[in-house]
Amino acid sequence: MEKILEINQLTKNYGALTAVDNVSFTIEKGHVYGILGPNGSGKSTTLGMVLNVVNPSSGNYSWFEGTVNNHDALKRIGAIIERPNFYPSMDAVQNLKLVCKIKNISEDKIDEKLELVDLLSRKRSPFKTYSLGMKQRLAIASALLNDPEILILDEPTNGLDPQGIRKIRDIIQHIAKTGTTILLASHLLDEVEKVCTHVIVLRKGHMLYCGPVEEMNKNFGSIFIDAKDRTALQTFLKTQPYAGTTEDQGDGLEVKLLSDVDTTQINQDAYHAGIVLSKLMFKKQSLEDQFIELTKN
Ligand SMILES: Nc1ncnc2c1ncn2[C@@H]1O[C@H](COP(=O)(O)OP(=O)(O)OP(=O)(O)O)[C@@H](O)[C@H]1O
Repeated sequence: MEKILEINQLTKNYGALTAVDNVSFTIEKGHVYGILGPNGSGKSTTLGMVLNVVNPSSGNYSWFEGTVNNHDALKRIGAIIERPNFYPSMDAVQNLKLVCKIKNISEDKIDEKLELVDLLSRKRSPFKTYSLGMKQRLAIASALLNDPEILILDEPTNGLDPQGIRKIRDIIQHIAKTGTTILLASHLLDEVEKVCTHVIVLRKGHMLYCGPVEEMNKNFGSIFIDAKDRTALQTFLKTQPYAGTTEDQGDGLEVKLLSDVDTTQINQDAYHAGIVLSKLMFKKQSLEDQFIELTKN
């Protein structure tokens, strides 16, 4: 798999504070990566370092397998790490033409990118008349003008209402489908879970996890189970090798699983033990549960 970015033991100290501590990870082509962590965990600092706006204290990174220097690499990257900032009285097209001029790229893609972010019908409206969501979408269009190989976004849905969030999410997913690699920083678990294939979890500058979202915690999930005779069910569960801790939820028992299970088999085994189940449901652990478990220690 082609490597877009490789980070090795990257560290940033601000005086006595270590904002990013010995972080290493690799971004491979075609995936959507989320850097997930609470406020102040080092997400923006990490992005700042790889985008050449923050000097690392130690460690290094290389873009595109080291085939280009960091300066040339930036031409193949689209990044939005600040609040969208355009000329207020100029419209979308005028603003994007200016971006093309500054970046020395063709103006041919302006309409295509405005359509992608659903701003084509408002392309002649002055920037100052845009909602926050529209401003953010214009920033995405601007970052895509040179068809970058990777799009980097820092908290892309900050301050947006649910509809605005959904729209940005749909656009990110659409861009990812075209093969563009995406790296986004977010403190929103939900956002990362819905959009990203891979996650890098940071806390206080330390990397706690890096890998596919669904493998974040080697956890087998749980089952929600109930029977008319709950005492008999509890006795039965104690004999089952897959059953871990059991919690009474009032309307049933939540059983943490210690291995993969086949719910049909559980149903059959219970039946053979004389227990008729009234509820049986497999529950995958949410990213939030996994995140809390991971950051507990
Ligand atoms: N220029 C700076 N000078 C001093 N400390 C800084 C500077 N920039 C960031 N920090 C500190 O580094 C730590 C990491 O900040 P950073 O902005 O990277 O975190 P973050 O995860 O992006 O948080 P947020 O979601 O709030 O932006 C914080 O404690 C922050 O106060």
